[in-house]
Order: sequence, then C-alpha cells, then structure tokens
Amino acid sequence: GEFYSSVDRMQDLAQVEQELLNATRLYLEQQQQQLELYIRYVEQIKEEHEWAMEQAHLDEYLGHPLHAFRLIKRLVQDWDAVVFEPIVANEPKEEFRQFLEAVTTDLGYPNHLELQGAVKGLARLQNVYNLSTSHLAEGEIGGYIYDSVLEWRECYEIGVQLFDLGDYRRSLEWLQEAFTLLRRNPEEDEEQHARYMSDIREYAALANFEVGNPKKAENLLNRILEPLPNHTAQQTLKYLENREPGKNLKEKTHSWSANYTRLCQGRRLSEESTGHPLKCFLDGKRHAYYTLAPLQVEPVHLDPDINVYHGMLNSEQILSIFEEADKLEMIRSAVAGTEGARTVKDLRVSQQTWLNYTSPVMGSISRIIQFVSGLDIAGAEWMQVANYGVGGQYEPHPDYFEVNLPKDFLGDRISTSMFYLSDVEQGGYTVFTKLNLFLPPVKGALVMWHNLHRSLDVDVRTLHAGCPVIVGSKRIGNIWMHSGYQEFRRPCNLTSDSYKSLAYRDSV
Ligand SMILES: O=C(O)CCC(=O)C(=O)O
Ligand SMILES: [Fe+2]
Repeated sequence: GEFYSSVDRMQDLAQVEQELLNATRLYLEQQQQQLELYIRYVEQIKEEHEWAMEQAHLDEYLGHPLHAFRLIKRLVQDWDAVVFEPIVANEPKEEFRQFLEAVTTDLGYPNHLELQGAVKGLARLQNVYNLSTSHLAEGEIGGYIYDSVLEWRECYEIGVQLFDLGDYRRSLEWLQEAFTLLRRNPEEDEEQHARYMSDIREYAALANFEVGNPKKAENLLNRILEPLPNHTAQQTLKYLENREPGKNLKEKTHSWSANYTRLCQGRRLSEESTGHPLKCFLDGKRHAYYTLAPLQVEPVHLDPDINVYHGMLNSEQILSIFEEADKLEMIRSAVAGTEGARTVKDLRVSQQTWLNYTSPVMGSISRIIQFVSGLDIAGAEWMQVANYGVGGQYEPHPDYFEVNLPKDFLGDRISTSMFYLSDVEQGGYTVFTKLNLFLPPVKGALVMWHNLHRSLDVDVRTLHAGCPVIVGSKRIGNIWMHSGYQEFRRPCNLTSDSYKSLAYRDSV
C-alpha cells in the first residue's frame, strides 16, 4: 500500500525505520566481531609464513617433512576453513539480506513515487496557504515554529523532485534555498563544497531555463565552467542551445482555485451577510432521543441548509471506530472517473475504508444519523472512514453523482453526514466554494446537508472540498443517504426548487 496519502499509514514507516536501525546495528556488530576473528587468524598464519620465509634456504626449510606438511595443511585446511569459507558464506550478511526482504514485504517500503507524493504535498501546502519556501525550510508554518528544519541536501532534493514534476517555479525556489543554506554552512572539504555548489547551480540553470530565463541559465552554467571546464555543464549548455525556454511552463488553475485557496486560509470571500442571523441553539424536539440531551445545533448556512451538530461522538466511540477500521485495510481513496471507473488522482490524497452498521458503535451512529436527518438508513452507504496524509486534500467536488450512478444505488446521494473524528492542528477545513463558507474540523461534531433539491435535482451550490492538512492527522467518517429509500420520510412538498441552483451552475 501507499504511505504518504495517510498519516496513519506513515506510522508503519516509522516502525520500518526502527527495525532497520536495530537490525543494521546488530549486523554491523556481528560483522565487526567476524572481522576481528579473521584478522587474528590471518595474523597467526602470517607469523608462520614469515618465519618460514626468513629461513636462509627456503628449499632446505621445505625439505623438512614437518615444514612441508604444515604449509600444505595451512593451505588446504586453515585458509579454507578459517578464511575462505566464512568470508564467502558470510552468515550475518545472508541473515541481514533475509531480514531486509522480510521487513519490506511485511510492512512495505516506500519507493520514489512516495517521495514524489510527499514533495507534491509540500508544494500544495505552499500554494494553498502561501507558505514561503524559506519559512518552511526553517520549520516555520503558519506563524508557528516547529523544531524541524531542513538541510541544504533536503531542499536540493525537493527542488530536483519538483523539477521532475514540472513545477519549475517552486523547484527554483527550493534550489535557491539549498544554495543559500550550503553557502551559509560550507562543507569542510573545499573541493566537495565546490562540487555541491555546481550540482545546485546546474539544476538551477535548468529550472531558470524552464521558467523562461535563459540568460540566467547560461550565466549559472558558465559560472560552473570557469573553474571546471570539463564539467557536465558543458553538455547542458549545448543541450539548451536547441531548446525553447519557458515552453514547458504550464500553470494549472481551476475556476474554483481562488475561492478554494481563500476559504482554506479561513478568509471569507466577502462580508456580505446572508440576511439570516445564524445562531447556535439547542434542539430537544427533533426526536425523543434528544429530549434529555438536546442537539447542539450550529446552523452555518441557510438555503441550502448546512448544520453542524456538536458533541455527537465522544472519544471512546471514536476510538472504537478506529479499532474497527484498523482491522480492515485502508486503501488510497479514488474518485469517480469517466464511466464510473475509479481513479486515483492528486485531487484526493487520503486513504479510506468502509464500515457497516453491525457493531455497537456503528449502531449508535446509524441511530444518530436517522434521528438527526429524519431519513432512513436503509438507503445509506456504509460509513466511509478516511485519513488524510501529508498535505492531504480533497479538491472541490459535489457528493452527488448526477450521471453514471453506480448500479447498486437506488437514487442519488440525497444527504451527506460527515463526522469529524479528529481535531486538526493546522489546516484541513471543509469549505464550500460557492457559499463563502469554511468549517474548521471539530472532533466529535457532525456536519449535515442535502445534496439534492426537494425535486431531487442536484443542488450545485453544495460544491465543497477538504483543504490540505498542514499539521496533524485529519480523520472523517462520511455517510451518504440515497434518495431512493425515503418515500416515507419526506412528507414535505416536492415542488421543484431547483431553480435556485441555476445561477450557480457556471459560477466558481
Ligand atoms: O475532508 C473534508 O472536509 C471533506 C471530505 C469530503 O467532502 C468527502 O469525503 O466527500
Ligand atoms: Fe464530499
């Protein structure tokens, strides 16, 4: 499975590293003992050998039958048993090799795609939250200082990865950061230092070329060639001669990008009032279940109605949910692609699993959902439990299908009920890009809204997103009810109010 797309899965990697540390230490100690043993034996043989060589006449010496015997014995037996065999067999090495194989098949091991995923996550955080490269490298995120700083090599690696990903502007920033850090903290070996500086300059030249700055690229390469005329910068210079600068630069922006970014940062799009005073209230009447402990309702939007219900799950219940989810395999979240095919894309970076309603805690959840929504759980999918990873997000999307409804669905997703199963230290808001609304996750709270109009036409105003997680582990539980099972639960009139969506169809 994949690691970077879920903070929970990343814990396995910490375990992998712990085991690697233990096993490698042990291996090196065993090897060291083994080496010392070889050295002792070889010293002994050497002594004998040298003594023989010191004799005036070697042929006379070897003419002695005991001497001859001992030389032959040393070669036939001692060298073989004491030196050749253990060196060739090298048991600790074989053991170590087997351990590596076991640990990587057991727990899995990240590959270059994982590194790429983690780097993409960092760049995404920078884009959405306007994080400067130097602040991030210094461990400062959103005004908070964390005790984690990056070294020049790490910044260089991020720069190289971003270059390969075609994000040339960001790549350049990271390469510049690497350059600054290396210059501030030079390597002791001067030659080595110069080599590293050249490595950074060469990549920076390529990145400059790609952002449309060929003069700068040329200067950087010439700068390398001054002291080192044979450096590969020579070939790079030639390679760039026949290419067009800046032609691979592609800016990916969506119609919703500006709203998404702004709301994720916790900034409203405008201070325009909705005309409704939105005040929290207690509701003990919705269902007898809530007579003694009324629902704590926070209406966050009217028309479409979006409500947050606080304190719906306590920590023990949330723990039981995780215990249940832990027994199942988390998989990388897919999105509905064309023809309903599931595809994995950067627009959704999380892992998920599905829980049915048979366990005690899931039984409570199904009651909560029915009592609060007034809808029938018979038309619900299992609860989807998701955990986001490094810079994990879910770009703006509606929860309804509208077209390509899965075959086993009876009706579209009439409502979304989303439980926040964790607090998030920084980032990870849920935002509605057409509604000027952002919601910071609050552990134990439930957000609920309808995705369809009364007429069951889709309500395009419900476009929403999960913003990238900056710091922390975001967990949510989603339950989608289907419209097909609600004949007895929707007594209100079915006159179409879908005209309300018209103005929003093409808006951002
Ligand atoms: O993570 C969030 O806040 C939103 C998640 C979501 O919209 C979904 O899973 O459909
Ligand atoms: Fe959603």
